[in-house]
Amino acid sequence: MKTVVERYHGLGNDYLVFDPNKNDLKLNRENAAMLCNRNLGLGSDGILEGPFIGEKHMSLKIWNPDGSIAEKSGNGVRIFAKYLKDAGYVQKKKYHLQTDGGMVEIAYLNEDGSRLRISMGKLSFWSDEIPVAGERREVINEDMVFGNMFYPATCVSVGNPHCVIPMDEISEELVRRLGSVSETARYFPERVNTEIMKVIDNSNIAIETFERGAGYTMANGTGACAAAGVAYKLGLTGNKVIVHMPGGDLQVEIDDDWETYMTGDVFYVAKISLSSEFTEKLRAL
Ligand SMILES: N[C@@H](CCC[C@H](N)C(=O)O)C(=O)O
Repeated sequence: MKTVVERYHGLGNDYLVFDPNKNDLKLNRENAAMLCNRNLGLGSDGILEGPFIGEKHMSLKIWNPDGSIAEKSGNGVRIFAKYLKDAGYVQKKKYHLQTDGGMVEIAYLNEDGSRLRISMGKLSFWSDEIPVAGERREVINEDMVFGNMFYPATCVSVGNPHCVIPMDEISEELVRRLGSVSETARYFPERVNTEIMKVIDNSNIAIETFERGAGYTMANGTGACAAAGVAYKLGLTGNKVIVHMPGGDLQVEIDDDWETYMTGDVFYVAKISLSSEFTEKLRAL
């Protein structure tokens, strides 16, 4: 059986959708990493595997390009919801989807499902929930050492772990340098996604992101929610912001219970049929 995947992106954060109901290949750490490899495979910021059909809800599994599993992805769930509509799995305009990092609620805002509002779940700043090493506390504005420099870090779980650092100026180069050290720093037993954040005004922030298991990406949905939550928690913005990223913008809103809503677009790129040679190579891993 040939393997077929579909490529989408959300603001330049690109994912392959691998539907286990249509493919007999079993994904594992090694073949997921090879599929995502930009030289040896198709290249991707991750794989969205699903839908797995449960009694009440459908679910998905999210693979990072290094072959690790991510609990949640903001661009990933928007893309996956567009796939579910494109492939005829859903007719409803609103429904819940299970991720390893908790339930999200999908709402399509247009006919073709390319603009979506997602209830991403509640943000948590508690160290044991993120996780961050040490005694139980909210990890707010702590001095953390990455390399040989101190940074004021606020950490938050959006279902997956984030470390957000406000800065006067941000750049791709800066986040690449910092993120490659912070990802595996001793504070973070499960590694971490890093966002450097510039506050523009009360309702606009900009971020650059270095993803756990993926490296530099053009946009990060959970990272946008994390940064918006941190900006609000620190009193730097209101509870509704536009998050500007190199790949485009997301609107993020946080309610009184820290429930977080993300609105943005996704784009369908291609249906790709893998050669039988490549499928066999993946099967052998
Ligand atoms: N691209 C993502 C985040 C994907 C998961 C992340 N790499 C992790 O390991 O937590 C997004 O849009 O949220």
